[in-house]
Amino acid sequence: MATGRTHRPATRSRGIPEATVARLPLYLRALTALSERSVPTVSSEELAAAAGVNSAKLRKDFSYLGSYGTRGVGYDVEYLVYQISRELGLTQDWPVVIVGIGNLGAALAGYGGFASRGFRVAALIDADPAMAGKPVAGIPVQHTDDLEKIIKDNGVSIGVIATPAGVAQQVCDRLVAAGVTSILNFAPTVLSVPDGVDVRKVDLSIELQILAFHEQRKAGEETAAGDGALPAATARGVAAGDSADQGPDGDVPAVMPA
Ligand SMILES: NC(=O)c1ccc[n+]([C@@H]2O[C@H](COP(=O)([O-])OP(=O)(O)OC[C@H]3O[C@@H](n4cnc5c(N)ncnc54)[C@H](O)[C@@H]3O)[C@@H](O)[C@H]2O)c1
Repeated sequence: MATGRTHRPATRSRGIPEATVARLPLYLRALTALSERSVPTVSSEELAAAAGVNSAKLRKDFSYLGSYGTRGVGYDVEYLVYQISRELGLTQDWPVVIVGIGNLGAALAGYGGFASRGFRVAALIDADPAMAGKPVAGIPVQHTDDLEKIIKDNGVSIGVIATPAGVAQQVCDRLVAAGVTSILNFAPTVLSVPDGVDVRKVDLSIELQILAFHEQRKAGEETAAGDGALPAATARGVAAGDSADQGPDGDVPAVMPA
């Protein structure tokens, strides 16, 4: 599964590679679960398994944060949560707008996981005048006519696009012109943005297509095994060794470059 950011070099200015940045949220999710269970320390192997990442890669990633753990003790869970949150910019509150409040936009608006990770849904915006003023997940939908004012008044730098693909570029252009510099795009289209604007694209159908590929491969291996070409267990072992269920690295989130 591909991952990445647009309009940014592969290594960030502070020397943390983009691939490491893409794994930090996975570590944070695993660490947060440990923290909620009041687990004080964790070994690199345990954390790597919980995050679905190779432990050598995890140690390398943490070395970029200046975090090496203590031999025989492991990593301090609370401190790592703080360190990674700080690195990801999550120690501050990020107001986010969602544009396009249909099936997907409404589901995103109601997702509690944003707030708990430092993202506050500041406004919901839709072009349908019939929706204006109607509450979705407790937030009144506002009309696109007011998009620029909403962005400015709320100091929004992150926009989520959940509109039909045909209008996504136009929505993106308006968001960027209004001051948004990071966009999470759910519409199945490639967005053009100026330098300095980051776009991440989420496409669940691509994830399903990748799984379909692996399903097809497994079915082919079983057929071959049935023909006596390769034992089924060996065939499955090859697929598992490739981390086939989680993409090429087995440890990157379900997001695509724009
Ligand atoms: N990335 C994914 O995995 C994924 C999953 C599901 C849907 N999608 C995509 O998300 C988008 C939304 O899907 P949906 O099922 O919620 O559609 P939907 O038709 O239910 O909702 C679209 C909403 O966008 C609004 N809209 C239309 N033009 C607009 C504009 N110019 N400005 C603001 N709002 C506008 C509509 O009024 C409507 O409320 C589609 O592009 C769909 O393909 C992506």
